[in-house]
Amino acid sequence: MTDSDAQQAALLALRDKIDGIDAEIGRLISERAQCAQRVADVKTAAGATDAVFYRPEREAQVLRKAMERNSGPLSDEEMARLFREIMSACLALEQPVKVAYLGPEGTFTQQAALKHFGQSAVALPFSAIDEVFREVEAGAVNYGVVPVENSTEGVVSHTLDNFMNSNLKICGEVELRVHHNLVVSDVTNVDSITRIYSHGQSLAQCRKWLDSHYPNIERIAVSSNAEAARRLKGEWNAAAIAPLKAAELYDLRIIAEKIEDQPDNSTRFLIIGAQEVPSSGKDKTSLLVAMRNQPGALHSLLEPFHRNSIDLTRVESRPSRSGVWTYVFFVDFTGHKDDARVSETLAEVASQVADLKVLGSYPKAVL
Ligand SMILES: O=C(O)C(=O)C[C@]1(C(=O)O)C=C[C@@H](O)C=C1
Repeated sequence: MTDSDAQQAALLALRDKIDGIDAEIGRLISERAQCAQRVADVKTAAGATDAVFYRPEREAQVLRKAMERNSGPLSDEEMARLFREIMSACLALEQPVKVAYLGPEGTFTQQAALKHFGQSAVALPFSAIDEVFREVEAGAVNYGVVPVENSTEGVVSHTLDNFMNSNLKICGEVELRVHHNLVVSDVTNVDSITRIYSHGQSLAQCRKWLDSHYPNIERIAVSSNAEAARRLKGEWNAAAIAPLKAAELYDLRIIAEKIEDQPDNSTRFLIIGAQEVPSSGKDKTSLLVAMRNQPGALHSLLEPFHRNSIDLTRVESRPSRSGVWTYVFFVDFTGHKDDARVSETLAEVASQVADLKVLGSYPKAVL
């Protein structure tokens, strides 16, 4: 036998083994999908019309277990990502989940929506954060995905402000590493760029890079970075800062990669819906609190959390928009509102402040 014959035989044997494993995986996936169908039957038993198919707490547990069980060679994230897709397909068998996101196509928010719900979700773009809220409120879609904070640029105030007039709940969160690219179209003359389009947040996240590479070029803020990419078509003297997906979608050429000033630049998104989510075991809670305008008010809001060892992950103040709300605070902390310690703390805080609304308890981002 020559070397190449030996190599051929080894390959054949391994591929044979892979075929056998694939057949087994396929059979198991089908068996799992049948279980999901039976779950749907149970949820709709006795003609229930208000069945909730998507269960964020259960999904988080399934993904966490996939990571805990994993012993390599695939990374925990990679393993969870595979299970994410299997579960997404199973949920689509029960009921295809419809998700509104801040569009247009190609935005980071679309990436966040697919990262959270998987590729089998029906994701629909809307051009403003208010519209995403309205679609979910109207019941035209099951859930919405909106950006809420960026590690470099801070809070997306428009999202927070929408919660002041909405009864929607936060059902989940997604974190996404955000990489920016400088892109041009096929007709751009790279030496004659006179303006760069992007979303204001993206321009801000690349401020230092732009200052050193394109110091005297006009920066034009547009409604999203996918919109910036879309505008390039036919413009010979413009470039855009855009995500990879938008560059692919609009057939653009990347002339500089990963131009964000902070290498760990990431954005957090919220899943909004009408549903209250039971505890997954590792949860976060978000509150909207209206304060009384009196000395020590902020201290009396925060002190009970400290005393009960509840970990505050974010405190954000926003101007109120009515006479009743003098100023409001958005508070995030670790724990679920039904945990005994949390619910006692919330009762105590509620008695001190003008108003307290639980925006939602939801699983901590897994992926
Ligand atoms: O456990 C359920 O309630 C299911 O519907 C099954 C399943 C799954 O495939 O594991 C599917 C969708 C839900 O969002 C959560 C889990």
